[in-house]
Amino acid sequence: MTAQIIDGKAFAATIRDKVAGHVARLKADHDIVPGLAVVLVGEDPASQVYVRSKGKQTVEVGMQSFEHKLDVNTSEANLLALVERLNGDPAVHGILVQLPLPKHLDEDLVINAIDPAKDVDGFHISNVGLLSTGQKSMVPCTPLGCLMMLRDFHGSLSGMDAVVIGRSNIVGKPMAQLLLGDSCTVTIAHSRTRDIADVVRRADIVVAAVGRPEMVPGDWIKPGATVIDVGINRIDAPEKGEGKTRLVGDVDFASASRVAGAITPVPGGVGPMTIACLLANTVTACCRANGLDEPEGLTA
Ligand SMILES: Nc1nc2c(c(=O)[nH]1)N[C@@H](CN(C=O)c1ccc(C(=O)N[C@@H](CCC(=O)O)C(=O)O)cc1)CN2
Repeated sequence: MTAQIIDGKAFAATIRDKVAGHVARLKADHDIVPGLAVVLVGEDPASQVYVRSKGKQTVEVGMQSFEHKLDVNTSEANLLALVERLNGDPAVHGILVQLPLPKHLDEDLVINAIDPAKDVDGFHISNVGLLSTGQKSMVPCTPLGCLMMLRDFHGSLSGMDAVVIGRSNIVGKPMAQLLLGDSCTVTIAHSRTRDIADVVRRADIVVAAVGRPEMVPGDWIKPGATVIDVGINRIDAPEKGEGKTRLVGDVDFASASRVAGAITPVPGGVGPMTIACLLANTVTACCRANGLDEPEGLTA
């Protein structure tokens, strides 16, 4: 069997088109322009790329982008003061603090200082609680993107066996909540899970989010299963030349794609959906803030 490739890059483009349509209607009907503020502390090269891409895509769909770049040594008080200012700014409907933060800053403290209604990352403890109790919340972008791809591919997910590999707060746990919300039978596997290969082999849906390059081999995958690979790992690629690198996922794509029914590639799978869902969350936050109907198909 050769798996069907789920093209996240193409799907993300359709999400951005929908977002752009909603943004245009908000402007035409209500004279409202959604605004997204992105805060970057320090100069981590990958974070700089992601933040630049977020700003560019925000403007491309017609929204306002506010970029705040702080020195790597910025104090917690300084960062919290900025968040407070953005909380009170009516032009800002979404706030995102790019992670990871430098070690001297307390990520939980900073995230929980964001107004939950503007928390377009869905990381604030209030949104975590709302999601886990099945209430309306802001939903973390990467798991939301995975859910959208799964719904698009399968239609209903009801009754399917899903295994999420990884228990992080930003992907594994919210992913499990979303799959549960769509009536999957959900298992979270992690580094201490016994007989993990057998656990994964039971799954109709596998979401791999561990951050370990090519950890999941094809013989862990049930024939015909759908595999969503969240991992983005840069590894050495001597075959491309001295000092060269390449991106791989948490799944061994070559062997898994011979067994799975469908699989997301890395790059070009989940990654592009993360930023598309950030734009979708910003429109959602803007509509909620203004008491307007939420865009359909852009939320969980
Ligand atoms: N506050 C947040 N911080 C971080 C998040 C997040 O959702 N909120 N997620 C990641 C980084 N991230 C967005 O911020 C992100 C990662 C990857 C991609 C992406 O499109 N990847 C491409 C490959 C890019 C490359 O060549 O390096 C792909 O997979 O095709 C987008 C966004 C951590 N921090």
